[in-house]
Amino acid sequence: MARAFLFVLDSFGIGGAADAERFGDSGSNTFGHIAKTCAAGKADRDGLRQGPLMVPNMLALGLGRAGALATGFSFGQDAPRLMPSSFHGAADEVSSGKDTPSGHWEIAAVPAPFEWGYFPHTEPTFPAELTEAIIEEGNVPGILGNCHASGTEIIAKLGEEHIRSGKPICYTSADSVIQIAAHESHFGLQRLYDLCKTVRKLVDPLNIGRVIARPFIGESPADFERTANRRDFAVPPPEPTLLDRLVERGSRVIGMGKIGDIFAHRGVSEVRKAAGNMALFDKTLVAIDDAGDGDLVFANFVDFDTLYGHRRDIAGYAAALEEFDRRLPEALARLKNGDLLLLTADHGCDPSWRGSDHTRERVPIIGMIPGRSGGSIGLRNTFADIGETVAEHLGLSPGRHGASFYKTISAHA
Ligand SMILES: O=P(O)(O)O[C@H]1O[C@H](CO)[C@@H](O)[C@H]1O
Ligand SMILES: [Mn+2]
Ligand SMILES: [Mn+2]
Repeated sequence: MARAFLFVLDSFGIGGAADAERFGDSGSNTFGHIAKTCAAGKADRDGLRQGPLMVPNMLALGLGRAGALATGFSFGQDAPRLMPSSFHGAADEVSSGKDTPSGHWEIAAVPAPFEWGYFPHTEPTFPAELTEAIIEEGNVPGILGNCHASGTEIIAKLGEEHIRSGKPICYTSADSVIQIAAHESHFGLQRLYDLCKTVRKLVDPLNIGRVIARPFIGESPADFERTANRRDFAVPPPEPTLLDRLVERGSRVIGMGKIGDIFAHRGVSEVRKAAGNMALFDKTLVAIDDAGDGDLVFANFVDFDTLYGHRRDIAGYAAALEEFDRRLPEALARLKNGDLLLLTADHGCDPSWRGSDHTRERVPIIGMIPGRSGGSIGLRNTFADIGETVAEHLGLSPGRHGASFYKTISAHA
């Protein structure tokens, strides 16, 4: 038995989902479109980044080949040689939604095939009874928003009115979600969390996946800023996940960033958070050193999605990938022989796409087990194969969903 490290680059899809058409996302490709835009010199930003996408370490783990498997896309630069022991492939999602909990639960070997509740593209979007209940049980003078929106845009538009009136800003997206934005000091952070807990109960019967607290600071649209105190109130996964199975047998699961929230704190022994991808990377390195035999460190790097994917910021997304890639050798250097490191994503969020929602895409599966054979794992038809592979690696018996590719990549080199 060794240790496992699972890194989710939130929203880093690689296109090609077999069912993308059902979501209106046919042709979306987060990795492919960022790489193409960079190669064309159209993702240059002074002081941030220039030129072709530079992600040599992920390419050496097989990211380019994963992209080719998913869509036939060719990265178009001289790919560095694959690292010994590296493995690569891509996976389709079987869960019905293209949201964060569905993606992560499926990665943890529990797909969510059922239909979530969604709010309609009407204004108001929330049913009148729900709005009335939020006002009454949440003890607020009314709500603002009540529509589909981008979180940063709606705060710019309604933030001042929110401060004046004390009415929280409630909005939704293509995800099964109700988000509540409120000012950290004028409204109060704890009061926002309490309101979200109340709303969590109110939307349970509507089968809504998450209620998300979106605190912000600042006094005017020019300086409103969302803080790292975001909190997700998710419903628990429908079956025991890989995380539950590990904790049950006595292993430790260290959840980095949003992982605890995404699993409704089930199967997570310890939560470690930080503001920003790089600060989280620092803490993830410490967690790698802390992990013992049979333990899992599960990290979610959310900035790709929140700061760049939803904001449709191609240069920003590219710079975030480059910054992440530069740190990757630090994680690789901490692996002991026989440890498993795997990088993947939970859905796409193509920054070149219309709107501001996620995109249905295949996800990359790249990584390494030092000292073992590695190789191609091909195209998998569910993210659950990832969870089952980690399960086999950590000595658990097979679960109900997905198939392990552990034997393919773990022959002694
Ligand atoms: O526009 P913001 O508030 O970032 O919202 C995004 O974040 C939510 C949760 O990931 C998604 O539902 C998406 O709409
Ligand atoms: Mn996500
Ligand atoms: Mn998102």
